[in-house]
Amino acid sequence: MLKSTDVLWHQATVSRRRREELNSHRSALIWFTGLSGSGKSTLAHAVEERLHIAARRTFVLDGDNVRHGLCGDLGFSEKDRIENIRRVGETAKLFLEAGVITLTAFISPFRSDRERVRSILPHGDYLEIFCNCPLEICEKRDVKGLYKKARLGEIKNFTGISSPYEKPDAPDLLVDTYSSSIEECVDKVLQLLKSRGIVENI
Ligand SMILES: Nc1ncnc2c1ncn2[C@@H]1O[C@H](COP(=O)(O)OS(=O)(=O)O)[C@@H](OP(=O)(O)O)[C@H]1O
Ligand SMILES: Nc1ncnc2c1ncn2[C@@H]1O[C@H](COP(=O)(O)OP(=O)(O)O)[C@@H](O)[C@H]1O
Repeated sequence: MLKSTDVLWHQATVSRRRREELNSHRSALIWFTGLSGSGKSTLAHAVEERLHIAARRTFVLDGDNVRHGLCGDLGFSEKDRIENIRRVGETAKLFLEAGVITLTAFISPFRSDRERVRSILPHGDYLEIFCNCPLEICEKRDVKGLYKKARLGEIKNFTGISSPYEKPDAPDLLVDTYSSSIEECVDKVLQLLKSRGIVENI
């Protein structure tokens, strides 16, 4: 096996700072977390839409999609979820180096994994959005019919039912996706991005 001491970092001459200058905005990671059906994908893509039409460089990393490729070898055991979030965090870090405002939509049920992602990025680059929605409502929505299968025991380790979800203690933003409209939640996220100096005039 290759020892990490055998691998040396190659410093890019086109730095993150230069890419951000070219884009006329800084990059950041907008990390949506919450139960299945809580609205992570809906909000990540709706926020991206607003940023894109305002000429910001963006990309959404979505659990459903990433699990088809990069993390296609992983399941839903605790060990696999930890590895899933580790890979996504490292991928998001590369996107930030590329100058992109990156939005992620992963259940990311474990606090320690989310904190690890925060810790590998420069201070202030990780913004955690908690999609707060009671299990009963997520289950009623059952967007993909997975809750029904989980209740029937056809899916093991299902978050909220047979696998834990640790709520964020101090998210950068909490959106009540069960009582607020999608538009209201999007506006709150954009407000946060403005207040943190990530975007202006939007
Ligand atoms: N056992 C189990 N538990 C939870 N979710 C399950 C499971 N099996 C499949 N799915 C589908 O996979 C999506 C969650 O993948 P994530 O990569 O976001 O999960 S995690 O962050 O690693 O916990 C999740 O997508 P979302 O509904 O968008 O959250 C589900 O569609
Ligand atoms: N305020 C809201 N924010 C996000 N989604 C909402 C909201 N209100 C209702 N919804 C609905 O809830 C569902 C959320 O599904 P989805 O975005 O796939 O969740 P997740 O990615 O967390 O699994 C969608 O059908 C969406 O239209």
